[in-house]
Amino acid sequence: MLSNSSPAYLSGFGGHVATEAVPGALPKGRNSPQRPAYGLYTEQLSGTAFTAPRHENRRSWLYRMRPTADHPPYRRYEGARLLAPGTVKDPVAPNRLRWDPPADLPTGCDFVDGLVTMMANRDPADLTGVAIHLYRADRSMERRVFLDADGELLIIPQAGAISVETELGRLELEPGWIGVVPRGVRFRVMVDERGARGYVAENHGALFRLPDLGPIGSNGLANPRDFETPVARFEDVDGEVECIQKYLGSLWTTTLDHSPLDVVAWHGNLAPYRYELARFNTIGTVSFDHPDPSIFTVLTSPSETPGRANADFVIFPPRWMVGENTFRPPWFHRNVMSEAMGLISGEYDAKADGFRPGGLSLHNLMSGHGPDVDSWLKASEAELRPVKIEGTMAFMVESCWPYIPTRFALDRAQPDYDQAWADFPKAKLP
Ligand SMILES: O=C(O)Cc1cc(O)ccc1O
Ligand SMILES: [Fe+2]
Repeated sequence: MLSNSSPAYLSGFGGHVATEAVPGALPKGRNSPQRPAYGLYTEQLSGTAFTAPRHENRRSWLYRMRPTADHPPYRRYEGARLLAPGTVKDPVAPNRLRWDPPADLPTGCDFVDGLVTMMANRDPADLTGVAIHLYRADRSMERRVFLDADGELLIIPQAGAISVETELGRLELEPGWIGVVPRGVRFRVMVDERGARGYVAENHGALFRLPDLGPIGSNGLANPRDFETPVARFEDVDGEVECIQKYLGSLWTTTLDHSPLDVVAWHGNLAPYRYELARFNTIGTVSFDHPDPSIFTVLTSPSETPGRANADFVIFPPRWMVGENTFRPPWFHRNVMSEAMGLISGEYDAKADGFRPGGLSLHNLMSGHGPDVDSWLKASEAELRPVKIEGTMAFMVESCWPYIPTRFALDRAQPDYDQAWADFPKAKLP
């Protein structure tokens, strides 16, 4: 039985939070008292190096029923065969790739065994890069938890509601929401009888943060108060609980004699959080031209090169298009950054056909892409009244590191994606 059942959240991004599920569990005035209340164990969980600059420093203090350190050795985990199998070793062709929602995602599995890695860049041990996974969860994780030592997990539901029960509290998510679970935090995913599907961006690099706003000013895009952090919530459960860990690109398992979701109180600024994408304050042109999609950045993970993201999480939400004498959809482009895209719902304005909810596309380093022929024709001939793009939500995880697909992904790529750009009429010179 869970100790309290009404979900509750605290508002704000990356703020310092103090929360206790049992009155008196949180020590006052110090982090590590000699004898914590009720015999709880004190644990610091860091998301940045101890010495990170203060404005970037993220850590929390956890007060739990048993220390995390109390666990038997990890052994190789043989399930989740499609999670982190490694990317293809052959040279990667500079081809654009697109996928329908795979019809053969694992069935009858929970969230962990239903994770399928589609592409990744960099070695997680380098503490940089990002991987894109799909999930299909047909059942809840019973007596199992998962943790990812390789990065924080940005969960993007596409179908079905999920409840992400973490050491630090519970995130309720459904399509249109995102949730982030910090590196190393144990959690399980509960689903209802309809199951759930979606995307996961695994960020091996610097923690996601809100982008700078520059001349936009002090408000706009994703506003900090719309991010929600769960309050402390714990369970007091004895008995076997399997703990599966992703660590340096492989999967490991151990069996605990208790539930590790036993954090009774915590404080700090490293915690899971959720955000409803409809809250995004979308900004765009009110004159002419199509702005760079960085205007739609929800969260960014910087690399060590200023302005060049390890991972930008960007959305394409419903919005008004009003640009005058403007080709309104995305232009043709070749990008030094690499673009993985997914579609939560509706249609994407650069692709009239073939990019379906639950699908994925990849436009890597320098690959020429942009509107397909039909979208180009439509937008070139459209009467330029104000038009609202409605009922859609696409996203992009843009990275400075080119993505390498997995074997599973390469074997399922649409065979004819290049046809999207095959039949453009030649320009006629005078
Ligand atoms: O390729 C894409 O569809 C993503 C994208 C959208 C946009 O509005 C501008 C550039 C860009 O890469
Ligand atoms: Fe693009």
